[in-house]
Amino acid sequence: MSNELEKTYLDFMKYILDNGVKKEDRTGTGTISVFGYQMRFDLSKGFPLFTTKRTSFKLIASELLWFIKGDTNIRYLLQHNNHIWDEWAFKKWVESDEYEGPDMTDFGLRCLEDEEFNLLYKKEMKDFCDRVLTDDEFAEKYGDLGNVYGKQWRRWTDSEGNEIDQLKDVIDQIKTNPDSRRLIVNAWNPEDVINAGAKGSKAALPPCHVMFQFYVANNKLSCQLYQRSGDTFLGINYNITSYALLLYLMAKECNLEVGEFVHTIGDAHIYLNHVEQVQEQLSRELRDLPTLTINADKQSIFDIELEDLTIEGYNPHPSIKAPIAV
Ligand SMILES: Nc1nc(=O)c2c([nH]1)NC[C@@H]1CN(c3ccc(C(=O)N[C@@H](CCC(=O)O)C(=O)O)cc3)CN21
Ligand SMILES: O=c1ccn([C@H]2C[C@H](O)[C@@H](COP(=O)(O)O)O2)c(=O)[nH]1
Repeated sequence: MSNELEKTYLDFMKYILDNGVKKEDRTGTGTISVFGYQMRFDLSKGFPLFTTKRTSFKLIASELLWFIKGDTNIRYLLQHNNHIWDEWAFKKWVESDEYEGPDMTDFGLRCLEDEEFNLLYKKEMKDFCDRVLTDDEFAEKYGDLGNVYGKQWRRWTDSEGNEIDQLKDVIDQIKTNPDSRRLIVNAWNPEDVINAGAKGSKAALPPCHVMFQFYVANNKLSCQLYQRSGDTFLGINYNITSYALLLYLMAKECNLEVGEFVHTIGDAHIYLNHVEQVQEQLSRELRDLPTLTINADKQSIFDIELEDLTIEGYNPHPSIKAPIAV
């Protein structure tokens, strides 16, 4: 079996290395970047959990189920041993008036440059995660990332204070009005993204996967995502697997076959401290993609748990470590 889907992603990384411009960014890391790129993944050709570096399906699946539940508190992720959102909750904690520990200003960059600080940071972070897991009041205040994906997908608040369940509404529309050209879920709420990430803001980070649209033809369900900003080495591979999983779950719920995932990206970048890792990944040979099985007894996307998802035949190259830009 060929692995065209992963080749599409590797070609994209190579394209950025060959054509990107050097560009500064909010995190102070520096990037090589291109603007506007589109990839198409025909999901009938396999499930895109990539093989040129080991990637944890459990991390991706638990994050997606967290969005689908409408949850915005990292406690659920921590309960599933998922630490990919820790830094953004931790930031809110160490910048708060209640925090009295060592100064954690710019922890993301400092822990890369200063080993002593890194040890201090790791300890503070571990204490933080333990507290989110065990202390309800603390978790409610500091484990919550605010109005991020889960909120906007399931509980968007309108101008009169009513909640809109965009995900449920789009499912109803796909089932009853599949030719609609309005099958959209929008995570970009201008009111919430103003100042996002700053002290007292309504969201820890403005959404990167901003809006997605479904399309039904020939009994197949397709999905296109507009992603405004993409961390090519650490983020975009997760995003591809995550939206492919979403599409599988949506198709099952709506009794349709899976079609294409179309991924459109605005600022697509490789962080300067990921370049060597990207080159290493590009030098590796593609292997066959694994298969995804969903518990046949569960029809509704809202009933799916991690245990209902099985990946088989995943035989990747080893993982490649890289620092996350905060
Ligand atoms: N700079 C940046 N890139 C991102 O991709 C990103 C953000 N920030 N902020 C919000 C979320 C969090 N995401 C993340 C965060 C961490 C990893 C990461 O470090 N992945 C490692 C393994 C992590 C582990 O095993 O715990 C990897 O090798 O894939 C990936 C995506 C995606 N998003
Ligand atoms: O799902 C995600 C979430 C985040 N990212 C990346 C894209 C950027 O590198 C950062 C966000 O920084 P901004 O300055 O807000 O663009 O996170 C991703 O690739 N995928």
